[in-house]
Amino acid sequence: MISVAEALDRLFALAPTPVPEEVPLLDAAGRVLLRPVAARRDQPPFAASAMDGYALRAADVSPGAVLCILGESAAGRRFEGRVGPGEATRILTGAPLPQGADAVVIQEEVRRDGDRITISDTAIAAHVRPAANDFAAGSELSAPRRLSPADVALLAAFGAARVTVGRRPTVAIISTGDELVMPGEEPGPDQIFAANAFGLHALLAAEGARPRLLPIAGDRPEALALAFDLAHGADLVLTIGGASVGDHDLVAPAAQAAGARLDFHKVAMRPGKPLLAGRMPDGSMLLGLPGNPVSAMVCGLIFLLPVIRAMQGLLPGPAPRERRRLAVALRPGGPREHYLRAVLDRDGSVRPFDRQDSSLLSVLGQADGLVAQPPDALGQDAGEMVDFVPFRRNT
Ligand SMILES: Nc1nc2c(c(=O)[nH]1)N[C@H]1C(S)=C(S)[C@@H](COP(=O)(O)OP(=O)(O)OC[C@H]3O[C@@H](n4cnc5c(N)ncnc54)[C@H](O)[C@@H]3O)O[C@H]1N2
Ligand code: MOO
Repeated sequence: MISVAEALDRLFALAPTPVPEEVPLLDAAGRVLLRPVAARRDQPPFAASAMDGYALRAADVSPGAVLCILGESAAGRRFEGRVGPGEATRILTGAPLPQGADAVVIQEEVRRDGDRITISDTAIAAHVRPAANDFAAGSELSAPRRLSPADVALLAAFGAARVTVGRRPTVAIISTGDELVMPGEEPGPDQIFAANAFGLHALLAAEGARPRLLPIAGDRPEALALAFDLAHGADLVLTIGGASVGDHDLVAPAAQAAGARLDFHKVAMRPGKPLLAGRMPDGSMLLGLPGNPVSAMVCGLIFLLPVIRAMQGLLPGPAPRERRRLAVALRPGGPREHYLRAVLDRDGSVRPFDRQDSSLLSVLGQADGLVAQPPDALGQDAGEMVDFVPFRRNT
């Protein structure tokens, strides 16, 4: 069995390369910028006032000094003249500093009578933002990066109307198993609801992919063959269940019968051992997740999301980890890397749940993340450090 790290490397090798797509800036938030964008001009393009007040020469600012107002510099409409000794202009926030002026006194620090101002005892000459104070022409927003709202604001300030981002990968999700019905349908006595597809759909959508649920495939080769046909055209074909060694676990043989080349089957991890991956004959990637609900979601976090990020153009890398203190002792691990569902205590230490069965969605729902225990780990005492993979983290 291959390790988690090797499985991830193989998945990155299988993942289709990002496809560039140009989008209007309004559609860019949350997308992965593929090419750096450069600012078209300095910001601000001129020395600007940071306050409402009076533009003048700093040398003229002294208690009781009287200055003559020449006119007004407003944002978007500068004062065209020159400010000389003993002179000032009205100036508003964001307006260009007139020629000759090198400072601003805020209006609260002057007394105005007609076209004269008298400087107060406490006035300070300052409040000027130099040209290019924020960024200079040619400054770049680097790529690749997932664009935050702040990035979008910066790109707008650069003057970029359209940007090149990674296309959102399409994912066809196939749930397998005679026991499954969709939520909203009436289950038979031996049936359950197909929960995993919904959890994975949510994970995928939140990561920028475009997931689509295909009809549930029953445990018959023809049903899976039809599902693989329906998945045609997706960037990634994601199956759930049927990945293990049971008599009805048909995904690997059915995929091969459909022309897929399997790259690996089984990973030394718990939960998630039956994971399989390969390539479909149309070039799309195949990822087969185990059916146990927590196994499917853990594989979603540890494998699927890093792959989806790479498909959009982010640098390949594992799910981000933190080092955290254990709130309780941890038993020795087994030969497989173990991902234990855990909550964060108030003090930031992690507390794995007692119940770690991979069917327990109710436990997963309470968890803040996964303690990652390496293969053959020794037991650890409370207070010792462990790796922790947090949920709901923006990367
Ligand atoms: N003899 C062995 N048995 C099992 C092994 C093994 O190594 N030897 N591995 C176990 C492990 S680990 C896992 S994980 C499961 C996964 O097996 P499959 O991927 O074949 O999954 P299924 O058998 O189809 O289903 C397992 C379980 O999950 C439920 N399920 C399946 N799909 C969904 C869904 N979309 N939503 C909700 N629940 C789902 C299914 O009803 C089963 O209860 O195999 C172990 N067995
Ligand atoms: O690996 Mo299974 O995924 O332990 O439940």
